[in-house]
Formats: sequence, C-alpha cells, structure tokens
Amino acid sequence: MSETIFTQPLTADLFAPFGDVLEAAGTPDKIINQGKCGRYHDLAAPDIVGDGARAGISLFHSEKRTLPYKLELVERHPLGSQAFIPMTQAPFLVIVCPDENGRPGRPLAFTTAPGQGINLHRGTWHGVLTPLADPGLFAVVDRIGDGDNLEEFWFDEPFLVAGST
Ligand SMILES: NC(=O)N[C@@H](O)C(=O)O
Ligand code: NI
Repeated sequence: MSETIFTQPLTADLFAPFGDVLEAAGTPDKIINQGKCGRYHDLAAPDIVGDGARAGISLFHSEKRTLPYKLELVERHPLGSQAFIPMTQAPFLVIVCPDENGRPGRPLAFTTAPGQGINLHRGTWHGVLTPLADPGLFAVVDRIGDGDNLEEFWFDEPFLVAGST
C-alpha cells in the first residue's frame, strides 16, 4: 500500500536544508535601469565541482503531471547544484528527501507559489522537474561537464503525492 505524502506551500525556511527559493518578493536589493527595474540580487550560487566543469543554462519543456502523483524515484547530482526557474506563472511540484546514510529518507513535497523557482543544493535527493500545468517551460541552471552527475534511487514501494487542500 503506497504511503501518501501531502504537499505544503514552499517556503525558504522549510526548503533551506535542501536548497534556495528564488523569488522576486519584498523590496528589491537594487533599483536599476533608470529606476524601472528591481534587482533581487544573488539569490543563489551554482555549486559545480570537477575539472573543466561549468554551470550552463538550458531550457526544459516538460509534460505536466497531475496530483495524486506517483513518486517512483528520486535522484541526486553529486557534482552540481540544479536550479529550476519557471518561465510561466504556474506552480510546480517540488519533492526532496533528506539523505540517510546514502539513501533518501521520507520525501517532502512542496507546491510553489506563482513565480517561485528553486536551486537544489549539490547532492540533494529530489524528484525530477514536475510541472503541474502546461506549458511546463523552465530555465535550468546546472552542471555541464564530464563525469557521472546522476544517482537515481527507485523506491521499493512508490509514494503517492497528494494535494493538501
Ligand atoms: N536529467 C535532467 O537533466 N533533469 C533532472 O536532473 C531533473 O531533476 O529534472
Ligand atoms: Ni535533477
């Protein structure tokens, strides 16, 4: 019988052990462009390791998923962080797990507020990019380079991720 994980709204505090929340919220750090633009400065830093590796910017166009969502696997990137920056205002699903001796612990599921993005810390167990609406269009900042930067973990028993409302 699959265990159900209920989503909760994404907050910087709850997400802090796993990554950064990227959002243009509150007063901008800088007002630029003749006063017509607020800059929310240096919200997160790509963390890329390995000789010759670098951060790159890609675009993902992903199929949407629906809740309840069957979570069969999580993955992690030991050599680099990974940022998902939505190019629409649609919320998306964020799933992360604590690490427990090299295996993922019980998942946590978050739904983003419109416009929120995330930067997963290097090595954080996470579900793959999971849009909840079409078009699932995202800018992704992650590692470009040699080496094996993907570790997958398939759960013996999938979890069900359900909305909390
Ligand atoms: N495979 C890939 O580029 N994306 C995944 O890492 C993901 O987290 O979606
Ligand atoms: Ni990933």
